[in-house]
Amino acid sequence: MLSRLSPRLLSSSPRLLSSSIRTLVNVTYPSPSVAVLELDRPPVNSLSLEMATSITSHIKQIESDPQIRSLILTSSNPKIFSAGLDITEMSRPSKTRLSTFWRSIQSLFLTLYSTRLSTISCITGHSPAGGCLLSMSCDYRVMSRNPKLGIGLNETRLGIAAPFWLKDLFVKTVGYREAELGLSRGKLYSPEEALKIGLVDEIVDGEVYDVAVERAEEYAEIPEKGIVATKRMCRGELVRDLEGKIEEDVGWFTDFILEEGTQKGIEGYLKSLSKK
Ligand SMILES: CCCCC/C=C\CCC/C=C/CC(=O)SCCNC(=O)CCNC(=O)[C@H](O)C(C)(C)COP(=O)(O)OP(=O)(O)OC[C@H]1O[C@@H](n2cnc3c(N)ncnc32)[C@H](O)[C@@H]1OP(=O)(O)O
Repeated sequence: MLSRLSPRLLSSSPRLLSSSIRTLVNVTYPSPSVAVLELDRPPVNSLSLEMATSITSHIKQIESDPQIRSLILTSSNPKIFSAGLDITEMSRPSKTRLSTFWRSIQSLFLTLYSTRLSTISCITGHSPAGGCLLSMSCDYRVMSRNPKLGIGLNETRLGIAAPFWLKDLFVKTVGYREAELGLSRGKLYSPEEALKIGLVDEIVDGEVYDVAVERAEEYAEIPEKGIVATKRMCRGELVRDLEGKIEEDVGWFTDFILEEGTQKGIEGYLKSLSKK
């Protein structure tokens, strides 16, 4: 039923849809060439299997409308863009669910990173780990100036390492040395710091959403052929690298997560989060 609805219909009745089918995202259209995909999985927009699958399928639906040229990715929660992977997916999971979960994350990354659409990440709140992955997969990042917010890859702080393709994406975004420093220290950057190293492109004092729409409209005026060829040139190598190693990467992830030591660490981390 969902797949038969056009993206425009989806936008005209997001409330109706979310009451009947839990889509976990809302899609709206602020102008004829721009779509907005709002993450809407309370409390923290963490990426479960269902959430990742829903984002991916909505991006594909939006992409299939030739009138749409730009996509804004944002959050319904003004304080949190996304808390990254849903850690409960990794706590005592079955091997089958865990590999399907990881495939959904790989597929979300590949879809968002290589879409023909120009993508703007509108970061109003915290964006750690997988949240930072979503933002870095976009073409342009606008963030609220709030100094209390953090964006970055904090995996080492959890006793884990980012997968090779997330590390490569970080290197491509901020450069080798800054990536090595940021990854090994598990650093979450304030908006000012993120701007300085190129992790975000712009920080905004007022309404960050309005600036995101402006940028999306600017991108929509650039000829699509040029944009698509440029994205392919800049991003093709990383896409091909991951596509060639999908199974190896699934194996790495599932082996690592299912180790008893990792499971104990995940349990402890979940407890510390819910005790706050
Ligand atoms: C831990 C080991 C993971 C193993 C992974 C191994 C290899 C994978 C390598 C691949 C890369 C992984 C990248 C990731 O994305 S891992 C996830 C990293 N994310 C985080 O560390 C963020 C954790 N969350 C926070 O720091 C904060 O929640 C916050 C986003 C800053 C928001 O703070 P606040 O507004 O104060 O909200 P609470 O902290 O009270 O949270 C509310 C509620 O939500 C639960 N929760 C928070 N984050 C997650 C999450 N990522 N997954 C699942 N659930 C989450 C939290 O437990 C609270 O639940 P209760 O209300 O039930 O207590």
